[in-house]
Amino acid sequence: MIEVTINEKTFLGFDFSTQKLKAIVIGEKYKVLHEAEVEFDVDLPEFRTHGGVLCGDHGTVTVPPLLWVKALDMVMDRLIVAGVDFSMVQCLSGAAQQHGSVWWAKDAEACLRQLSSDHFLHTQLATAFVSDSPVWMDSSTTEHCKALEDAVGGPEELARVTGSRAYERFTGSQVRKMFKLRPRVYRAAARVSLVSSFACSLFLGRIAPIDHADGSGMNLLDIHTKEWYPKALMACGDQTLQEKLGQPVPTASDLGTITSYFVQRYGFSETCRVVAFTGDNCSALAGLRLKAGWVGLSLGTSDTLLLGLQKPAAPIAGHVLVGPTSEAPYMALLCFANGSLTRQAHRDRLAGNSWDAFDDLLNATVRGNMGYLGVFWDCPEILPRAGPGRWLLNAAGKPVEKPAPQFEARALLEGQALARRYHAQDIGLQLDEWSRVVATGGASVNKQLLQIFADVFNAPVYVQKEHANAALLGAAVRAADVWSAHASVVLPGSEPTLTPVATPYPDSEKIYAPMLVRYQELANSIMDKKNSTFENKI
Ligand SMILES: Nc1ncnc2c1ncn2[C@@H]1O[C@H](COP(=O)(O)OP(=O)(O)O)[C@@H](O)[C@H]1O
Ligand SMILES: O=C(CO)[C@@H](O)[C@H](O)COP(=O)(O)O
Repeated sequence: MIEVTINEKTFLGFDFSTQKLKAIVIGEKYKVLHEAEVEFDVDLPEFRTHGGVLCGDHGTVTVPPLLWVKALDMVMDRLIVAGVDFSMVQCLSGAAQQHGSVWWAKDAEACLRQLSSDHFLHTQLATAFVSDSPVWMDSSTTEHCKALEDAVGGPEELARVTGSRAYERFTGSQVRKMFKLRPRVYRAAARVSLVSSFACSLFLGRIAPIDHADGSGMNLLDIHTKEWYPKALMACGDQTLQEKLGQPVPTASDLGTITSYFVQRYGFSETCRVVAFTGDNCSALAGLRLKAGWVGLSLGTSDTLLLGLQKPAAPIAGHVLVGPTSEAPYMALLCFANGSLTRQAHRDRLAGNSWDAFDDLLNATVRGNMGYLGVFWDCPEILPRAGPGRWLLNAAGKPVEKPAPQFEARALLEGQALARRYHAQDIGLQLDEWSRVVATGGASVNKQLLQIFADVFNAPVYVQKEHANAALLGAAVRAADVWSAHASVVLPGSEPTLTPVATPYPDSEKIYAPMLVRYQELANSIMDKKNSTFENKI
């Protein structure tokens, strides 16, 4: 039962994620009051996306930005149907998939300022973009990554300044690709936003600034000074790039009031504030409110591990971002491209369209999978940078040609969890008796998957009671937190309540510590063959 107190102040959050646009309304006690969502493939078939994206040649992955605009028109109508009284919304904020860039046409800002409330946004913004948006699944920019690293003095220097060596999906190399291969589009773009700041712009009625946390996923921001890094800007574009990007702002910035379009069309109060939008993983960190030593595990389209940090670092694998809140001045992020979509594809192949049938397969073999160990990279993997390809070894370390489905099913999930733990330890995660994994995202409802993570990490797994999607909840929570700080109002918002969902079995470390070593050997041997033809073992 939802308790709605009449005249309760409310806060609205959005998540423009890979596969869906989700919206949530919370009250003064931070309890969820209303929700709505739009699934891109299903609700907007005219854009012909698969998993929310369009795959092109040579690793190019894009989204037409008008899809996100149309999804916003739709989700607003669904919020009305859900019974939301927009006049009570004090403040809103949002999250979005990271790294993607939105290329605004010259007259887009004027168009945003003059939106007519009689019409949908998507009909008015049809000519606001000069290109489709390259998004985080794009792996087409390897040569641009190399050029960027060379220009600043090598990968270590780029990681020291920006928190990451160059990655294909990061915005810097994507901008460089546009600058070199489509110079007319680069020149035609008056402004370049991240997906988060683009989405925020729709509510502000002007182009919103990029926030420091999501801005750290570009390879263009100095995470120490929180200013653009001039050498990286010049390596990826020309002297106009700084102006196209605009001045970055702290993630907890109140950017002003909502544009009159939403006041007139949906009945928002003229005083409703808009807080800077940020990356979904940054928002998840804010929503989970992780304590020291806890690991956030976001199981969305990608799998990501999140850790709060007090100081910046210069990782050789993985990323350090400016943190989204004052409690987490910096954050570490490890992203694995083969997450939910890979799990889903193999579920369909091995068990039909049913997670229950997939569970039956998992139960048909034992923890440790009789020594079967697998790596399933259906799309190019980010950590490690390799693939696509699939490998399955038996207990003797020999490739298996035709494995029984239960061994494949467990090998897929155990292999994913082993990879997450191996790379987390590689950047300094220390697991001890106090460690906890806090899971969120679409796949965090899957108890079997969480049990495998608990066993492989030898740490209990929790989920947040309030909501299974911390990025979405984090968007509304950040709106409430920033609004209450500015208004000097104390909201009775409580600490998030965590529910234990999986506890490791006592013999877990005995089973999985040796498998961790075997995972490392398998990943290394695949990497050693990186430049030769990829062998598909199954
Ligand atoms: N019961 C389940 N078990 C495993 N995965 C699931 C389950 N339910 C949903 N998912 C996965 O969740 C994914 C979507 O997660 P979500 O967090 O909404 O993604 P995103 O935020 O990236 O759009 C889907 O790709 C689906 O495979
Ligand atoms: O590239 C990254 C993080 O670096 C991805 O995590 C994207 O931010 C997409 O998020 P999901 O849709 O998978 O939540």
